[in-house]
Amino acid sequence: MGVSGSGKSTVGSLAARALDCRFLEGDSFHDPAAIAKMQGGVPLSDEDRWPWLDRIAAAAGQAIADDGRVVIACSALRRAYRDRLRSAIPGTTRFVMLDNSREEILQRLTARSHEFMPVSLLDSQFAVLERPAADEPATILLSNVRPDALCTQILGWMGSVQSAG
Ligand SMILES: Nc1ncnc2c1ncn2[C@@H]1O[C@H](COP(=O)(O)OP(=O)(O)O)[C@@H](O)[C@H]1O
Ligand SMILES: O=C(O)[C@H](O)[C@@H](O)[C@H](O)[C@H](O)COP(=O)(O)O
Repeated sequence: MGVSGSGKSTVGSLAARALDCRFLEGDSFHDPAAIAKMQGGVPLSDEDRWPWLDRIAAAAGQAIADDGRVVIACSALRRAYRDRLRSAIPGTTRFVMLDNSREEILQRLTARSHEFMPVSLLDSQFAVLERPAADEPATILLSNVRPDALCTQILGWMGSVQSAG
């Protein structure tokens, strides 16, 4: 999870490969109206996001039924969105927030081309972002190191929380 450009797709796909499971790209679950809205420079509302989160959760449930686990890249900016995912996805859902400064992310987004997400929406993403609280099953990683190093940190964190029970 994290704002647009925080590295979710890059790091999530690496983690899925390392965990030998499917990777779900949250971007692929938006409906055409939501895509048009973002393309037009308008941030999504809660009402736009609930059905999107439900579609992601349904796909995750299917992947878990098939393979036992799944990695998802999803902005999941607000706690309510994460709670919705947790209640709809079977088993234990854990969140990794990729954190970085607005300046660094802006630089990365400016260098990246995206099918529908304009760089101009970055500030709205930071405005909505609620960092995971201490009572959420989550960790926050500073994404100022290479993607493979972040992947190693994620696997290490998952191993430590699993063995802690
Ligand atoms: N740890 C990293 N270090 C440097 N660049 C990164 C890192 N993670 C991602 N990037 C780059 O930043 C841009 C945004 O990453 P991306 O994975 O598309 O983010 P998101 O899926 O969160 O929108 C991409 O161009 C990607 O190559
Ligand atoms: O909740 C939202 O506002 C969107 O999901 C948004 O957060 C997401 O960032 C876009 O789909 C672009 O995708 P990237 O996050 O991969 O740039």
